[in-house]
Amino acid sequence: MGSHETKKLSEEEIIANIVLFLLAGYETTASLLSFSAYNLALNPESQRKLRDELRECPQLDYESVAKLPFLEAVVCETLRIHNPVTRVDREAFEDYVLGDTGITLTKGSVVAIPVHALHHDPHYYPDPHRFIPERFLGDNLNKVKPYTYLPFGGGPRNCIGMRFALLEAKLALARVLMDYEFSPCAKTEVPLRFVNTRPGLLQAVSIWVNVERRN
Ligand code: HEM
Repeated sequence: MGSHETKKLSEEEIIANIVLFLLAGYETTASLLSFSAYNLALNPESQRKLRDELRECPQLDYESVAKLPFLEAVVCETLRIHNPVTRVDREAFEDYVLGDTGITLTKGSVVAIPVHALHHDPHYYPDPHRFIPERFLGDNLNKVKPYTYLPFGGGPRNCIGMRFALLEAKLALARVLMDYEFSPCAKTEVPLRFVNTRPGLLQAVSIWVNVERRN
């Protein structure tokens, strides 16, 4: 398309985008917040550390939440263990030879990238089922190998809402944690069970935690 040409979205495309924004934009962030509450309830030391960091912060707003390293680490580690989107797909537009592997992807073949499996591979993440936010703190960040951490996918078609989702989730979590404490209750499932009727999305059968107001 030349730089002066314009393309209008058809009504169908507009509706498709609205549906995508509601599904992709709402449910994924809601899952992230539920899984964060669950992980913090089961890991009181991380919850205490995070609350200490938040207390040091004079004001919780757009500028400041982006600069809190432990909040970032808690969100990243939640997105590693409980990544709301478990798999991303790509389709070959043309025949493509994969380096010197001898494998040719023929035009039209679909490649599924198993994000959840990568995030739980002990080779990349030792003790992969343990919630350890410190994996995403300071120098440890350099140990995260490119393309082994893909909660928002990768490349030019990665998640368009990533920055917004991270900001929204961090602000919500920070505000709630200042006034409330998460802890396990009798109904808290360890480990969680997941429904298998929604391929590509991680949905727990149920997430229960105790939420108590702090003085
Ligand atoms: C924690 C929250 C979120 C997670 C974990 C998430 C995850 C993802 C993933 C894994 C993809 C596929 C990327 C790929 O194939 O490489 C994606 C695509 C997309 N996401 Fe998100 N997302 C989140 C929030 C949002 C929000 C808030 C919006 C909109 C406001 C959004 C809109 C989209 C759209 C439109 C796409 C398709 C992009 C394209 O095909 O070019 N997402 N998301």
